[in-house]
Parts: sequence; C-alpha cells; structure tokens
Amino acid sequence: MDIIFHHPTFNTQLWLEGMQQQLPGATVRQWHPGDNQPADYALVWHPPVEMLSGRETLKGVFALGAGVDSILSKLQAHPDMLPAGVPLFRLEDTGMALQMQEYAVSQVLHWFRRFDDYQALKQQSKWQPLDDYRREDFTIGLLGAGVLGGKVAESLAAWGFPVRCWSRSKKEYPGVTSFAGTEQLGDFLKGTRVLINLLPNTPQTVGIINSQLLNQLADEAFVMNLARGVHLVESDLLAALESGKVKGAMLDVFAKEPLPMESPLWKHPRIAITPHLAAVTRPQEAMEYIAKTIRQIENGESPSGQVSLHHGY
Ligand SMILES: NC(=O)C1=CN([C@@H]2O[C@H](COP(=O)(O)OP(=O)(O)OC[C@H]3O[C@@H](n4cnc5c(N)ncnc54)[C@H](OP(=O)(O)O)[C@@H]3O)[C@@H](O)[C@H]2O)C=CC1
Ligand SMILES: O=C(O)C(=O)CO
Repeated sequence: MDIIFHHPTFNTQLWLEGMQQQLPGATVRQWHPGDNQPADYALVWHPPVEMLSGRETLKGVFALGAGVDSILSKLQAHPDMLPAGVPLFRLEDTGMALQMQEYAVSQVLHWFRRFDDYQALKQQSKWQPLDDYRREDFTIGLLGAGVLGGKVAESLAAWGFPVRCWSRSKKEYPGVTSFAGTEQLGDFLKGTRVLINLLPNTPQTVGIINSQLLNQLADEAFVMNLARGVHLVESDLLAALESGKVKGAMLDVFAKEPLPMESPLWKHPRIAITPHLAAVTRPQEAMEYIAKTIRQIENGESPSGQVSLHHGY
C-alpha cells in the first residue's frame, strides 16, 4: 500500500514515521511536484491540484483537519482534482472536541461570572460588586451540532446551563434542546443569550451571523465564532456591539487570516481574539483515526467521516 502526504506546515517527518508505525505494511512518502508514482491513499491539507488529479487508483483522500471548505473550494475551481468516485474523508474529533470544550466552557464561565465587567472596573480602580447573572437567563445556543458542536453542547449542559442546538437534522443530546432546519432557526435564536458557532462553511452558512440573526438573540448577548470567519459579517457584529444588543464576542476565526493590522476588531474592548487555534489537529490521534479508517476500507467496510460532496461538509 502506498500513501502520499502533503501539508504546508506540519512536521512531515513525524507524520511519515507515525503513519508507517500505524500501518507497518505501507510505504509512506512525502509528495513532491512531479511525483506521479502510484498511490492508494493521500493525506493532505491545501493540496496542489496536480497532487491528486488523474489519480484514478486512489482509494481515499484524507483531509488533515475537520473543515474541508478549502479543499472543496479548490475542487470547485478544478473539478478534476479529485477523480470521480474517490472518497474524501475528514478528521472526526481526533482530540479536537476536547479542545473546543475547553475553549467554549472557559469563555462562557468568564462571561457568566462577569469577569469582563470586573476587568473594566479594575481599569478604573473600582471595587464594585455587580449583580450575579442567573443560569436561567443564560441560555446557550450552538449553531452546528455535529461532532464538535454536539460535544460542546453536552459539556455546557453539564455545567447546568440551558443549552440548545441548531442543525440540519434533529439531535438527541442529553440535556440539550434540538432545533433543526431553516424553519426552526427563529425559535432557536429567540432567548439565546450566548451564541456559539460550529457550523461548516458551505454556501448555505456563509454570512449567517448577520444583523438579522443578531437582532433575534436575547438582549446583551454574547457571540463566539469557532468555525470559520466567513460565517460572521464583521461589520454587523461591530454595529450590534455599538447598539448594546451584543455585549461581548470571542472570535477565533476571521474572514481574512491573519487578521489584518487595520481591522477594527483588534482594538474593540469587548472583543476577545485568538489566532485560529480553538482546536488543532493532534497528530497521534489523527494518525490512529486515519489508519483505522484505512483498515476499514481495506476490509470492505464503510467508515464514518466521509465528506458529502453534495452537502459540502
Ligand atoms: N477554529 C478551529 O480551530 C476549528 C474550526 N473547525 C470548524 O468547525 C466546523 C464543524 O466541525 P464538525 O463539528 O467536525 O463538523 P460536522 O460536520 O460534524 O458538524 C456540522 C454541523 O453543522 C450542521 N449544519 C451543516 N449545514 C447546516 C445548515 N445549512 N443548516 C443547519 N445546520 C447545518 C450539521 O447538521 P447535521 O448534523 O444535521 O448534518 C452538523 O450538525 C468545521 O467545519 C470547521 O470549519 C473545526 C476544527 C477546528
Ligand atoms: O481542522 C480545522 O478545520 C481547523 O480549522 C484547524 O485549525
């Protein structure tokens, strides 16, 4: 079995050796331009078109992350990049859910305990206890309730917050109220105080967090964008912060990354920023998952994690 690998920033040697250990019978190599030698599987992130096109014998392509929007947009520009019938897989969790839980829970508690307000008071050397927020006024809504959103929802429910989620299909997560489809988006937003985005980037979800959506949230809402920058209309968020509809935001992803120096988001006192690291690929867990999936394919089984090219995620 031959496996080719390309990632613009990962430690290639670690991945070549790690995959070799996971699949001792395989030959794993870094792909270089001009390499047209046969391959059964490809592990990729931002793959050059020529790496995959024409490789009719591939049995699977693995995206080395959870979101496949960059690969799918490239595929749209170069439809023959992925030979017909070759399945595309993505990473399902592989250690990312725990990171998302850490990120979301810590920030929700930060807002709930009003640490942002106390930080502002500290700047004025003011000793001033504030009213507590009540859990019943702190409904958390997850936009996207898949592998990551579902786990984040469950971890917040365990903290006793009212939690709801919105997805294409109905969910049954313990302690989480599920809303599904465009027709239930309004009901989901009504009363949501903390909005956490974990949707994939698809034509249906681009720009979904806009003025119209923000205006339907509870007053003094909080917004956390952990998915993709294109989901959020940044100017609409700034307007909602200005009007007081939104009290604070925590953003990990941006329409343009790295976030340009001149972006007004940097200086806004009620926006917290991290540089797209809410959840990163954990090599060991990812390699174990990919090797397991390859073994399932080789055994004629149907592994989970296959991307639907039709749905775009
Ligand atoms: N900031 C970071 O560091 C990282 C960000 N990400 C981002 O997180 C995203 C989510 O990852 P993951 O949970 O694994 O993805 P999943 O595919 O498992 O979950 C996506 C969820 O979104 C729902 N959804 C998709 N389209 C729609 C729609 N049109 N209307 C309503 N709901 C919709 C799906 O519904 P259904 O369940 O019914 O299909 C599903 O619940 C990734 O696509 C990526 O962009 C991922 C990793 C790290
Ligand atoms: O895996 C993903 O989709 C990411 O965004 C990683 O940072």
